[in-house]
Amino acid sequence: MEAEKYAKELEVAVRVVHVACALCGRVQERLFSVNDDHVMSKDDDSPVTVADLSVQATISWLLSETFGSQNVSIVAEEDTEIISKDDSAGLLAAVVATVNESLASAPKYGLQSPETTLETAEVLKAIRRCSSTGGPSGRHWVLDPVDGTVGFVRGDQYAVALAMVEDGKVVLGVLGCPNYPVKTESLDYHYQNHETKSNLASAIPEAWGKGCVLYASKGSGKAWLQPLIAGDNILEWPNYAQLIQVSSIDDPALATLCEPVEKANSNHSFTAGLAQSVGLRKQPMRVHSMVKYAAIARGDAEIFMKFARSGYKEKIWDHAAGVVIVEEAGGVVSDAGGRLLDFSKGIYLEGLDRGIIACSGLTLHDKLIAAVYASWDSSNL
Ligand SMILES: Nc1ncnc2c1ncn2[C@@H]1O[C@H](COP(=O)(O)OS(=O)(=O)O)[C@@H](OP(=O)(O)O)[C@H]1O
Ligand SMILES: [Mg+2]
Repeated sequence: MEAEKYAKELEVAVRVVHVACALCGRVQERLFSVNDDHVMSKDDDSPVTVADLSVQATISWLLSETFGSQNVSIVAEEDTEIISKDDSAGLLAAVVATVNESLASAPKYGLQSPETTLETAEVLKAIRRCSSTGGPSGRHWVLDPVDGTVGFVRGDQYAVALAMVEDGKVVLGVLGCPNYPVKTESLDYHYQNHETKSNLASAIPEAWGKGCVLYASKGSGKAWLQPLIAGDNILEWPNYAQLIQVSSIDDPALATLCEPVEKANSNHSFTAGLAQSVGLRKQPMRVHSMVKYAAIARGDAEIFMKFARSGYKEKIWDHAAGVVIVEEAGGVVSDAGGRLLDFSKGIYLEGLDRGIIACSGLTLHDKLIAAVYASWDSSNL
């Protein structure tokens, strides 16, 4: 079976995403832990840069070590430009330290650590190795080390997204969501009571962290959720994995729309118009990052829409992992013309028709696609 063909790759991908989530959690904690008032300014992008580059280096090193660097092609968001400048020695040192700290913890997640700490040159090499541009043939890992950078610096939702594309099709996807609680009731609590979210910890069993990892293999018809592990716990496969499914709600009046937080990333008034025309009644849930795909896959929302300004080209790493997880959990994802997203054309989702619509089922999806056709000409997108 197709899904079993990738069992080893999927398990390794899930384990490396756990390592990456722990890394991001540590960096984010440092950002928010100093005397409660944030010593680092939220406009200072260095913590997110450290997390981004360190995750990319760590995942690149672990995948290459496990599968052999000659077999590993990685398409990822970051390059080394920002740490190659004369004044960025401090940033580079922080990345090297963070990568070594994370790789030292790899055995806890069932992965190999390096025999000796990595030198700066090896860390840079691991980051630069991720410069593949994908394409229609061969096997390519697709990585967004920190998706939802705005959410990350706000101490809010962000994701680590890793997928594998083979011959232009996404064959597996893993989404690490470090701030997305395992329990749905906790999620509601989280969204409604932002400032008190630290109380969440008490609601979750001790062995479980406050976040989760979702994953799926194409064609398996199954999508899974594991809790992040906390403290000194060790990741023992399958680590409490539970099956997840999309919501069964198909009545627009009961459905929840999930969309980007930032107006700059998606046209909120256009999606509000679509929502109204199909009969949605609830307030949209605005969430940073691919956690939106996770929310659909887990059944916490029924619809995800993103309509970027015209001229913006969506990147494959912002969608690959989320799409396969939603599809295997029972959902539907397409562009606004109803066509499947094309991951075979390099780093962009070439040919994407206007926007992205992901739904828990066909009933809602068909209604939204029809609504796009009905309202597009009068929109000014
Ligand atoms: N102008 C514009 N239009 C549309 N999309 C853009 C745009 N600029 C960036 N991006 C990409 O959107 C990713 C963040 O999307 P989100 O849905 O997480 O946005 S939001 O923070 O909730 O508003 C974001 O991913 P990250 O860079 O990983 O955060 C970008 O890849
Ligand atoms: Mg992204």
